[in-house]
Amino acid sequence: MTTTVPLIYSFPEFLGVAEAVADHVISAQNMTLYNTLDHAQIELIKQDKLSRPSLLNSSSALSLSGNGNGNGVNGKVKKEKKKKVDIRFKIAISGGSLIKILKEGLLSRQDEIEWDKWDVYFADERLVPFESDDSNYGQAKRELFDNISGDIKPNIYHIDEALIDDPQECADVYEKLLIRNFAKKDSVKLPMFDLLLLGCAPDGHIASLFPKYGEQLREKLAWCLPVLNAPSGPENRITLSIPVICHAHRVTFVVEGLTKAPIMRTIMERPEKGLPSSIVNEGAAGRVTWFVDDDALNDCYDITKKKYKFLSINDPNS
Ligand SMILES: O=C(O)[C@H](O)[C@@H](O)[C@H](O)[C@H](O)COP(=O)(O)O
Repeated sequence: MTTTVPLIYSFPEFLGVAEAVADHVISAQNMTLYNTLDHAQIELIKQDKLSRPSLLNSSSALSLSGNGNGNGVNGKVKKEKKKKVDIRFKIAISGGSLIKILKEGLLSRQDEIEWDKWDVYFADERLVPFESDDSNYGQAKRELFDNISGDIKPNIYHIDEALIDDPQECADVYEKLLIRNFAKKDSVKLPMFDLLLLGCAPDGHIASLFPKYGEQLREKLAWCLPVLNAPSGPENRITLSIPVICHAHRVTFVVEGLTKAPIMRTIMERPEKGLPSSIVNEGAAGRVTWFVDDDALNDCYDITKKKYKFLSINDPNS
């Protein structure tokens, strides 16, 4: 494995991470829907006074860089045809502390979020009833989605709760849902999320891909995998596969806390160990961003950290 250096934004504390992640999410939303971050232009596009600049390919096949500035790839911008295209913001989230970060960061900026254009998927799910504290969907619903103000809600695509006792069937059904939504009439090899948000556990698992489950990490075809006997947390799970994760326009890791310091050092300084996130750093090179607090970077010496530059609003800290 060669050494690919991902973009790492560091923050002194949790709140800084939450504000920056929210800005990153809103920027990804605006780039996906409007192909610009310019608020004045976005307003004009919404009022039909300006065409949305679109890339030459369809929205599901765009290959934007993580921090595009709205001018399209290689300047190839053309005017969109008169007919309105229903562009959706396709985001996948995982569980854990990420949900709290999103709650903290997004709920205070709802006037900039077009929930009705969001399709929300789950990067992984623990196979427990939705009412359990361990359910990723359940937690996201209670903490985030139930707290959206107003009646406009995102489309949320969660697992079929009736299948939690059958991980294979549950994964197959979720994969079919992805195929239906992403492939439609076309045959696509992989779904392409506009943004995939992942955490990383102290044991190195991302989504529900665990470091010692080599066969799953080498999976090439399946979009969604069942996970049995997971070494931490609920035993049975489903997860998106590495090829699906690496195919997203933007893959963003959000990690905080001192307990993550040792694993962060291995990820950043020992990529040859082949941890799941190192595979993603390599496989999605150029599209991977890390938002990490200083505690989690405590043991890393050989990395370049950047200060996050707010794209959608003015920096709240300046
Ligand atoms: O269901 C899961 O286990 C999660 O989706 C998982 O991949 C999570 O992102 C990490 O465990 C980090 O969780 P924390 O941020 O809470 O440590």
